[in-house]
Amino acid sequence: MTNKFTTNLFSCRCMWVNGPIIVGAGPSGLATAACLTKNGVPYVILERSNCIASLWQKRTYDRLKLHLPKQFCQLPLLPFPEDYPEYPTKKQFIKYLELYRNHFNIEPHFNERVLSARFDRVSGLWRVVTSRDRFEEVEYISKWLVVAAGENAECVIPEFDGLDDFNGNISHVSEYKCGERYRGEKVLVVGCGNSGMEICLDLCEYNAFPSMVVRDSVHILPREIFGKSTFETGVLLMQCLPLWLVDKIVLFLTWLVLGSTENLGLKRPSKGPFALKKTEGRTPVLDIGALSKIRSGDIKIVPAVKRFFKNSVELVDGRVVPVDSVIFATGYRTNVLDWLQENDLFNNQGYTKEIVQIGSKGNSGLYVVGYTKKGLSGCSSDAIKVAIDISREWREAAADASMTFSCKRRSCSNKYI
Ligand SMILES: Cc1cc2nc3c(=O)[nH]c(=O)nc-3n(C[C@H](O)[C@H](O)[C@H](O)COP(=O)(O)OP(=O)(O)OC[C@H]3O[C@@H](n4cnc5c(N)ncnc54)[C@H](O)[C@@H]3O)c2cc1C
Ligand SMILES: NC(=O)C1=CN([C@@H]2O[C@H](COP(=O)(O)OP(=O)(O)OC[C@H]3O[C@@H](n4cnc5c(N)ncnc54)[C@H](OP(=O)(O)O)[C@@H]3O)[C@@H](O)[C@H]2O)C=CC1
Ligand SMILES: O=C(O)C(=O)Cc1c[nH]c2ccccc12
Repeated sequence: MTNKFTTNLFSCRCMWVNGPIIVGAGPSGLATAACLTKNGVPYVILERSNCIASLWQKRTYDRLKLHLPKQFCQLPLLPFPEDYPEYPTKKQFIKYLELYRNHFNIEPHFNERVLSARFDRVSGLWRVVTSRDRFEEVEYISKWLVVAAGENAECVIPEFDGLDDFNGNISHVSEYKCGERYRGEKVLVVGCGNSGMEICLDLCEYNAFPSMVVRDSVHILPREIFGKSTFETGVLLMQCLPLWLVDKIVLFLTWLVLGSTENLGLKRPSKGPFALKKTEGRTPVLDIGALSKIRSGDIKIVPAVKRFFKNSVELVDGRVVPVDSVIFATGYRTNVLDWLQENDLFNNQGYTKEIVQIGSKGNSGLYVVGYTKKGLSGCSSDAIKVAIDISREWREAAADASMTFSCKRRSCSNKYI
């Protein structure tokens, strides 16, 4: 898909890309590539891993399923296969992404981690440096840069007093596959988002003893209310009602289905679940069984951690509880601020300034896809908009270039006639 020339200058290879450079071959990068292909625009995708959708293939647990109905998770231009269930498994989702990649003939440059990207004002071009297979540096040059490296690019493990002295196993949830190795262990799971909740449930199924840290508050909703997806119900209500009312209705329906959860140590935030998602990007937990294990006492809820000891942890309520292993389900962060120099799109946490913004177009041909905290549907809608905009600019640039070329030829021939 590339129109490129490769030179060997000062041992750094340099490549001109006749179209945008896309960073990341996850759902956002793949969707952008597909939409560009539909418009006849070439591109290069740079991916640090050796496969597409590395988050899904390498950094998620075995039992994971999409937690929104499939129509909210498919990428543009190619729907899920018809026989897929309402909530595809991780395996099915990955298979779909492979189909998608083959269908649109997407060939990412694997094992190329972007180290830096800077806009060169003199030439008006983006200069993107990667390390290829960790040995060789390559510089890509283009008029357009699409950042699609993901909101979940790096794991977050907060600092805690005494953690270095803790003798048991410490890991991040992105390394968790299943509870087999934790059989019979007392496991402290720090964090109560969708990941923390679901691995606690998994740990119970492997006869481990999980305690989950809820440091503040959490919205837990049933995945479905009376047979209909809670997310879908919220989205439908939002089309005709204000957000605060949607939240009230969803919380009332949740109470009918789940009953009160406050008495279990799961205090609800003062903002409603959809308002919180919209304003702060915090995703409510969609329950698929952890709540009943919390009720039965198989999953214990504990307050924030004060400090770790060799084989135990002290909680803020003063209790010291024995712990064999700790799993941090404390979320992820973007990595754009580590490599993207000078930009007017990301704030200092690495998110776009307005998280409601879709298909953000910055200055200097800079675009971002998948940073609006709207899950896969956000990735798709961003990709469509970004591809339309780039395609228009690319055609204009192509027309300019052919004009310049024909003018030069004319002036040339004038000279020699
Ligand atoms: C466990 C889990 C479950 C989820 N489930 C759902 C769900 O059911 N529904 C939903 O809507 N959303 C879900 N999400 C949200 C998730 O963000 C999206 O599913 C989706 O993966 C986002 O796609 P992306 O392409 O933007 O980012 P990613 O999938 O993270 O892809 C980004 C790619 O960029 C690459 N990359 C990063 N940095 C660099 C670099 N410097 N150089 C080169 N390449 C780089 C990464 O290796 C990666 O392959 C889930 C997230 C997690 C963590
Ligand atoms: N398809 C599916 O079923 C799944 C989807 N996902 C999605 O993946 C994304 C990431 O989810 P997840 O991995 O759960 O991460 P989240 O960022 O959603 O949750 C992180 C959790 O860690 C807590 N936390 C952070 N720092 C600390 C600390 N110092 N002490 C105690 N607790 C702390 C947070 O608490 P606080 O809220 O107080 O900050 C929060 O409960 C989300 O968008 C989620 O919806 C994840 C798993 C499954
Ligand atoms: O799972 C994610 O990361 C999502 O962002 C999906 C999502 C977007 N909006 C929501 C509102 C309620 C529950 C999940 C989501």
